[in-house]
Amino acid sequence: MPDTPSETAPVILGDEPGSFPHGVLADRHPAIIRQVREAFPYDPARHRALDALLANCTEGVIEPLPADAHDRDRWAAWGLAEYVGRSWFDVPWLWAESHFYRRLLDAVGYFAPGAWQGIDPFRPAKLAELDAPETAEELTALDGLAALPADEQLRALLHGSLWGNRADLSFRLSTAGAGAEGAARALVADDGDALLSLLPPGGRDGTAGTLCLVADNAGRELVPDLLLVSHLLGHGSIGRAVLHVKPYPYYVSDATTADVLDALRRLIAAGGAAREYGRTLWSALTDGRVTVRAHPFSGAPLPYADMPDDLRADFAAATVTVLKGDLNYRRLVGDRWWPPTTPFADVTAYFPGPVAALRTLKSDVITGLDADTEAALVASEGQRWRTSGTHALIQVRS
Ligand SMILES: O=P(O)(O)OC[C@H]1O[C@](O)(CO)[C@@H](O)[C@@H]1O
Repeated sequence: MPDTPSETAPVILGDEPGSFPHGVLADRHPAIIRQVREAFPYDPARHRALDALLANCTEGVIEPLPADAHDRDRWAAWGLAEYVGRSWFDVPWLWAESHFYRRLLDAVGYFAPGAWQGIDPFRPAKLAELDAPETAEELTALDGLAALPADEQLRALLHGSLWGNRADLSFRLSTAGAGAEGAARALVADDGDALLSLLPPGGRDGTAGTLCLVADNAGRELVPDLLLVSHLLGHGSIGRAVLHVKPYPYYVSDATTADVLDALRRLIAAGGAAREYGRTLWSALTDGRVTVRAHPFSGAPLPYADMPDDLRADFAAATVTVLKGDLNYRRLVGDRWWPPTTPFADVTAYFPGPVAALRTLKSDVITGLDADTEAALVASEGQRWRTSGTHALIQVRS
């Protein structure tokens, strides 16, 4: 990516005690291992593998993958050789986090042939979210939405999808009580109108285009994402949608194809308006207007600037690509210590087509703020606004 500002801002590492990234590696990853131990009655071999991972990721160094690992070549291409022998805290934080989930799935037998192959260690928590009373309330509220004009419905669904990003199960492991700060919620950047202008009812110039939605979390984030896609399809704002999900469980709650199906079933089971949204999606999946794609690069430890050509072509063909959530934002703009006023358009100039980010702020990375907004945030909260999950943004580069 020559001549872009990305080469000037330092990459975020997890090596500074007391910093947010350090806390994720030192505290959150052990907490995730504890959660996974309790998810299923794993046998002693799997518990021993989790013990080994815990020791390795907190005190050890990154190790090579076994010679017969199914994804050895892929991780080689993603830079493993460069990091082998180094502490998890001394390599790019994005890389270390992503690699942690790869090792965690290995420890519970997700990849190896056998009884535990393909069992998502995070599924119990994801299903509990779908079954939560809050989800039922949100789905019931859809019945009232139908009385509003279509543009107000759309705006409500857009904001539902945006704030649904707070429902991140890994985030909750270390921010108990953050809900009390709900009153402080605010958009630090709001290009919502620009985004909706790309998706007018009936399409642009009479042609309904394609939305690429790069999903983030399952459960209470994915449900509003699906509602948004269903609304846009139902009103002719888009003719097609491509839903990008993760090829395997990742970052605790990230959506996989199985999670899409669970969420869709939940919509249909809810009855009322939710069922109609669900049915619209079901038929669009059946006739090919909606496709689900689990590209290997969706689980890569790299920024989107390094995306492969086939994924680039997918995004290039879209009317707009909407990336959901904090992790996708980090990958979109690059996981770097940007000056917050760095223009979003500059750091996404490489992206092949119009692109939007819908994100609640849960890590230090930020771009595209105006100077007054940054100053006001710092004056009232220090730097906590970056990671607290109480602020959000909609940014667009068309
Ligand atoms: O679910 P989201 O919005 O992508 O957020 C996940 C975030 O949580 C973390 O795993 C830890 O904060 C971040 O690395 C990541 O950006």
